Amino acid sequence: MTGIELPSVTRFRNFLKIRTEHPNPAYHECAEFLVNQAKDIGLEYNVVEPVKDKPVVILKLPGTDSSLKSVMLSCHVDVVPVFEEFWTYPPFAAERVPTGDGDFRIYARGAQDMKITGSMYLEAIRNIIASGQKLKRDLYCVFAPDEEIGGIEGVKVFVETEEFRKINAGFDLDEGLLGIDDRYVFIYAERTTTQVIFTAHGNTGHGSQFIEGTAIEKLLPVINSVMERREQNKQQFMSLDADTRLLKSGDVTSINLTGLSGGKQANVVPATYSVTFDIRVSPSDDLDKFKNWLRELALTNQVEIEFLSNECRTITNIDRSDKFIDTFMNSLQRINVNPIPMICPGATDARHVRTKGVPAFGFCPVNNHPILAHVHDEHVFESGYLKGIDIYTTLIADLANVEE
Ligand SMILES: CSCC[C@H](NC=O)C(=O)O
Ligand SMILES: [Zn+2]
Ligand SMILES: [Zn+2]
Repeated sequence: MTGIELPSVTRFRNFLKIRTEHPNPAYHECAEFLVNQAKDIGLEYNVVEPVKDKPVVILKLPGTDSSLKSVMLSCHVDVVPVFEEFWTYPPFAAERVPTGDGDFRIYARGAQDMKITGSMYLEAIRNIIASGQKLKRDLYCVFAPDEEIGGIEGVKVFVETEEFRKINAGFDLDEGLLGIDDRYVFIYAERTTTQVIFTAHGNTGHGSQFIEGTAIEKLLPVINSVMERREQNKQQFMSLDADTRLLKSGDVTSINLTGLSGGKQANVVPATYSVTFDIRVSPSDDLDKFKNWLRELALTNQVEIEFLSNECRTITNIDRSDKFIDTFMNSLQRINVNPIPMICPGATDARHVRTKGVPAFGFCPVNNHPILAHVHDEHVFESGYLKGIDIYTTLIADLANVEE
């Protein structure tokens, strides 16, 4: 690797410089950037807004037989906010910093999650076009907003549109986790996000008195029960051997207390108090049973319960009788990439696509890398990005050439 910056790296860095962090992501600027990429590469493009000011950018490389189901490559363009004071390099400058051994680190919010993946798709498509090969199936890249806040006004509504239906996707690739050692992983399912708020009402009064039947008194047994359950799940998690803990983290349900609110003044007993939990129910637990346990807990303790969303469970079966899945495995195996199946600990847009019956895998062809999504100093190694482009070049061409 030389110090001279490759155009593919410059384009990646330009994508990273667009400030698509919540709560005010620059979606229109980002859409313009992507449309310009499409023009430069020679792709068809269409920008749709299922929700106003939340553009979904659809890029298309037509195949030789558009009657066949297409291959869809998905990327969310939004990124999570930063705590800039904790960053060594400015989070939206996309600085390219030498490692000292010929490689570079590229620092930016979104470097891993997930602008690297969107950039690798586009660079792989450039390679495919440059090689002169014609793909059989239509190939689409879908750049979507709002994944980091649940995709409600992003992919969740997009999959209900005519534009999505017209894509006629047979297989979807979306974000995956980087490999922390020399292995790679792919995601075929996710834990179900089950965020819940318990709210209690009770007697109020002067903070100097022994007030009975307070909101907090009602809430405490609920908190204790949920935290006890958390402890059990944590034990289950810690009993996994260290080597596979990350790979298996989606197999265990996680619970975190993420909010406590109520109270107006220190000497007034609050009349209302609430607690929020972020719970991710593993496919290895019974989702309905788990939710009923939470409801029961609320009922017993006379507190209100509200689920912040009603997410279902979506799984893509790793079934080699599906031609795309078989090709995914074979294509990667041919280039000595043998990703390990994994349940994603968090939620991705792939879950919305799966609800439409489209098989979806999450895959990021970068390994030997610490996972830095949502953390300070998020970065990627340039060498990893370049190698990932090569892997995608093979994989995407093979997927789009899957025989009928
Ligand atoms: C639950 S909707 C938000 C989706 C988010 N995805 C990535 O971090 C997550 O928290 O998993
Ligand atoms: Zn992401
Ligand atoms: Zn994220």
